[in-house]
Amino acid sequence: MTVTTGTESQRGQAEPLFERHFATRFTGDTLTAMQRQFREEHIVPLRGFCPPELLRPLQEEAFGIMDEHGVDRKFSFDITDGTPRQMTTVGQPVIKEHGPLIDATYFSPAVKELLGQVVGEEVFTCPYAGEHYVISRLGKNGDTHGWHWDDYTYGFILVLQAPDYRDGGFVQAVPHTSWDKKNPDVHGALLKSQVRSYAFEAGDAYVVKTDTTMHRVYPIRGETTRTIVNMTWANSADLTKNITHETNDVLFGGVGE
Ligand SMILES: O=C(O)CCC(=O)C(=O)O
Ligand SMILES: [Fe+2]
Repeated sequence: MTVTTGTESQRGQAEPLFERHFATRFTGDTLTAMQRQFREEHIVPLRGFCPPELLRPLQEEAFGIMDEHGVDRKFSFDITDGTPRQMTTVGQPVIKEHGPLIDATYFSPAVKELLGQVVGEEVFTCPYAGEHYVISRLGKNGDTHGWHWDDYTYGFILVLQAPDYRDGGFVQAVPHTSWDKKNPDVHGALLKSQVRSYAFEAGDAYVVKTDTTMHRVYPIRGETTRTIVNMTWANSADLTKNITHETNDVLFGGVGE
């Protein structure tokens, strides 16, 4: 099947493609193994997440938005113990306006169902719209999304472009660590727990328990580019908490003006 261009038809075509793809790819022993890995490591790759027919259209949409609207960022955040963020980003309001396929992915019942199965509890779209989805690109030598935690329980990251691991850009995660926003301790977390590394290809995704898993993207080197869409998911406990989102607001612009 080819995916025709045009906002509404693309949006409508995504859901049956997700349903059919997940029904063949993420069932039985594969799903059981993913559930076990998530329980043990608090992060799990969803290899080949993207239905093949949707990969190109999603890449074109995200790269187009990034080329037009991306903002270069370079910070080190005190709230995450001074770790570096050097990347180009696009926030939620721009994607809401220009990214129907990304929006359709976030609001897909099939994706919600799959994520709930993988993590073992129902997941909910984020109550704060600014964290529904953001696009990040590492495109310059040394670009990195340094060690941090996130505000809500789950992150779902769709990888649309990834370097060979030899050029960096792979993900590292340290489970069973916590973020004290008043006294963040990245080195303490590294000493306390175990770092695991995960390399991805375009079309893969991963789920990570972002509130208690410190994670980062290893710096890229040379001429290469890595582009992802990060989508935030809440669990039922998050919905009752008063969660703040300082780093999202600075890195991605929050919900805009
Ligand atoms: O780029 C990635 O794989 C992770 C992104 C991330 O951790 C974030 O945006 O909070
Ligand atoms: Fe994160």
